[in-house]
Amino acid sequence: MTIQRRLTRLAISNTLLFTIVIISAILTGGLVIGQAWFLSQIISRVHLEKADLEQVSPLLVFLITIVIFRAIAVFTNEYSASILSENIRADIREKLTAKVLKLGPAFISQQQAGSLSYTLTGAIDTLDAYFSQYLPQLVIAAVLPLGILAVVFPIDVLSAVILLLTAPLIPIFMILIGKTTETLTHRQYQTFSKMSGFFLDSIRGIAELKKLGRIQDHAVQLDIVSERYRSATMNVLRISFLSALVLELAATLSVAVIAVEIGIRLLYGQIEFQQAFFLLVIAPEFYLPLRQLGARFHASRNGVSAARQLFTILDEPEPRLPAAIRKTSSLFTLPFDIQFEDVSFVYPGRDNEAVSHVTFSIQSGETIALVGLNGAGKSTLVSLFLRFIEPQSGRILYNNQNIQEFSVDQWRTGIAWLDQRPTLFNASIRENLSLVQPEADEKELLEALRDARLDDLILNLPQGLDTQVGENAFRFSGGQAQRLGLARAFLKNAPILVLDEPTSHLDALLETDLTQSLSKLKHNRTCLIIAHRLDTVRQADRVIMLQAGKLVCSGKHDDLLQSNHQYAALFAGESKL
Ligand SMILES: Nc1ncnc2c1ncn2[C@@H]1O[C@H](COP(=O)(O)OP(=O)(O)OP(=O)(O)O)[C@@H](O)[C@H]1O
Repeated sequence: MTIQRRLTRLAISNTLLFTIVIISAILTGGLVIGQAWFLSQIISRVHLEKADLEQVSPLLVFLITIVIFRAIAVFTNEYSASILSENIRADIREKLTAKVLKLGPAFISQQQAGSLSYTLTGAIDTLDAYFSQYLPQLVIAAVLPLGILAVVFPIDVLSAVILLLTAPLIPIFMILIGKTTETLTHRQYQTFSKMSGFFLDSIRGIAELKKLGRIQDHAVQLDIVSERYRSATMNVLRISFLSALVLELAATLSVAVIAVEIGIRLLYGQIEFQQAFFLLVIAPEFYLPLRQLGARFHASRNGVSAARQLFTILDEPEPRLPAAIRKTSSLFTLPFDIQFEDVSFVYPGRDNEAVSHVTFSIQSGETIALVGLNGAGKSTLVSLFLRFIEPQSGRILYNNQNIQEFSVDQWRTGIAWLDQRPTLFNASIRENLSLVQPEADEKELLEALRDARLDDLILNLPQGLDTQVGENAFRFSGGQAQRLGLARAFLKNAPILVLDEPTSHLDALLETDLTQSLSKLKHNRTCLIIAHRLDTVRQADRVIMLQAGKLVCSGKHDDLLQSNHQYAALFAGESKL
């Protein structure tokens, strides 16, 4: 289905509003004809029959009534179209957000952050011109000229034939120019989207760029990206002005042909004055909706380009849902055992398996350390465990039951996940903590902060737990943010801990501090850790080494050092992985 058809279907699904838009558009058209008719009647009476005000006053009343009704119809049309547009955009925004949340981190990590955030916010608003301007105008352009033709034919066949022959000129030019517009606006949309991404990356990486002394080079890059967008916009504007000129010219010439034809016939007495006047008034009204359609067509193209991107996300296949969801409240009762059985996963668009035929087990209470070089597949394995993605082959079993038989939410309630750099939202510390345990009371929050060794810092802040974290946690150092993540994990108090060990942000003192908190968190829990520190690997009950997605070896660190040369090579001279 074409994008336009999908957009139109969205409009039609708002049946009531769409019907009001159409009816008010048709009414506007009908009233335009009536207005021209009464106007020509009045002028003709006054001009030819020398009628006075009293004689034409009934006609004047009709004319004024029509003008008032026309204003009401135009207002209703525009107002209902803008509500229609608002409803559709809100609906798309809701669906899109739900979809992105369903697709999860695996999908988001493949997208450029700035571009995705523009798609979810600004891009949706560019659809406004399509729904509130172009679509209603399309209805008017389809209805009004036909209505005028139907009225003009019985009055004057020659003028009707000229209208009929010249009318297609405008849509033909529109289609010809429209094809180029489509490509250009899509290019403009893409450059804008890339520019948004580039700007977001630049703002995020500004400290890094300064440290590396690359600000100047980056500023040049910014110039290039902005220039590309400027040039793409100029191309769109050029074609849009050219189109306006051509359509205006076609309409003006067509009206001129009718005016000359009518003028000559009036001169030779072949047509009545009132008819001639009516035709002269109605002719520009015949072309006006088509001309306006051309202008609104250009205004709507950005939205159509955005829609292409929006529909691509909405059509993205969702992670496979379990066939049957078994409701078990007793998930993760001790002891349990989790098995990865020949699990493989390939990211969309990739040839190589990120995780390839991996088999291993986790017993409750065990600490497993995952090790391997960059790109070995550690994070993918963790994503599979957390069910951000589902295996394309193989199974993950919990006490011999495929975990797909449990709902994702049910599965995750038993797992606390601690990322390298926990995401903190632009809200208060209390709200950031309560995310994992909404019903937690003040005492539990403070206890979690104490376990994460953050209580001193936070309780000394003037607003305590109600202190705002700030956008992107800018008010917190990397280490503090990690400890807030830890506090969340303590608060969740889940039997399984999945941890991507921090590799940065830490000075020696903080590292010791954090390690102590982490040890407390790991105590009595089943842990799956992407390990970056030798101590963690040494202390783990079992180490699993991955290489190019495959499990190379598993066992105790000291044994593997002796028995596996790939493992020994990974650790040769390393204190951090
Ligand atoms: N979202 C993604 N889309 C496409 N390919 C991906 C994605 N995430 C990871 N990959 C690829 O999958 C493979 C495994 O990556 P993964 O991130 O699991 O490795 P890793 O061992 O965690 O690496 P690191 O230590 O650098 O975090 C790599 O080849 C990587 O390029």
